[in-house]
Amino acid sequence: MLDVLLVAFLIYQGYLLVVGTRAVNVLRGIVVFAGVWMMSQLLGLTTLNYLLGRAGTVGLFALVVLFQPELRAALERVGRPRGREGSQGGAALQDLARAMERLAERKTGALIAIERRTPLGEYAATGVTLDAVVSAPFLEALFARNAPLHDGGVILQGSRVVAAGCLFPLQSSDGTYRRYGTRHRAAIGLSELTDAVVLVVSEERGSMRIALAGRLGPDLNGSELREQLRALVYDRADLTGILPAPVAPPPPEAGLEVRGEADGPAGSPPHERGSA
Ligand SMILES: Nc1ncnc2c1ncn2[C@@H]1O[C@H](COP(=O)(O)OP(=O)(O)OP(=O)(O)O)[C@@H](O)[C@H]1O
Repeated sequence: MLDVLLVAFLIYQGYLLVVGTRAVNVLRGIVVFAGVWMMSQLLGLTTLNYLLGRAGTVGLFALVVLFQPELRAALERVGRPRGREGSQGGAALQDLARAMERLAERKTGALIAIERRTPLGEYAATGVTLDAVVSAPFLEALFARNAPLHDGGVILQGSRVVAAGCLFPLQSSDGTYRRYGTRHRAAIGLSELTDAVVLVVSEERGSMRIALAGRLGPDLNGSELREQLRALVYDRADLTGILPAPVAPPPPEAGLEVRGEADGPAGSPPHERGSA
């Protein structure tokens, strides 16, 4: 009984580690691969079985190399003391929300990604490495107009700012979010490829929004932002119930109309209208 319970617990913990990360797709691939391998064994397809067996052995090593950052982060998480993280995280949340509110009041654009399970090291490497405690004045200073690092995104790991001026992957222009500017598309793009919670302050509208799992949420006020941050980042809740489903892509003519209307001077970048 103890053996079965321990194995079930380990499998569940393993599932929690990978759910919402890019490893989930790889896991699905492995399940399909294992299924085909077992079928080939059952049906006596010896050559296919031999080839898949060999590929599986090599694949195991390839997986360790491919997911080295995720494995390291998972082991670090297992060994991290819990109580300290909780109290520091709460203070960081308050400072982060306060900074977002002030940036939104002043209509200063901002883009902040909060790391969850998927390591954001490869995106942090595109900017300037920092190691600073999250504080409202520091975040405001980072995004202040003319500040050296105001362009690009900031990355937070727990209660620390680890990089600024980072380049995030842009959401592919597949229609749904085509009418948004690049700051919002970078937020959606990063949240599509990782499980990060990405916060955006719009320079044009002074609005605060959260992007998660490839979806952009509605405008938030300060208390809504705090509530969602607490649930998503510190309680590690899943987002599905919080963000609305993406809106249907606007027809091409409407999209052009919206851009022309919203953008003011010709040639300026497209901006969003209303909420997703
Ligand atoms: N790939 C990217 N990664 C990180 N930051 C980016 C990226 N692309 C653009 N940005 C940031 O977004 C800024 C441009 O925002 P833009 O006006 O195009 O977007 P927007 O979504 O309309 O936002 P806003 O409502 O604030 O104007 C850039 O100056 C830069 O700081």
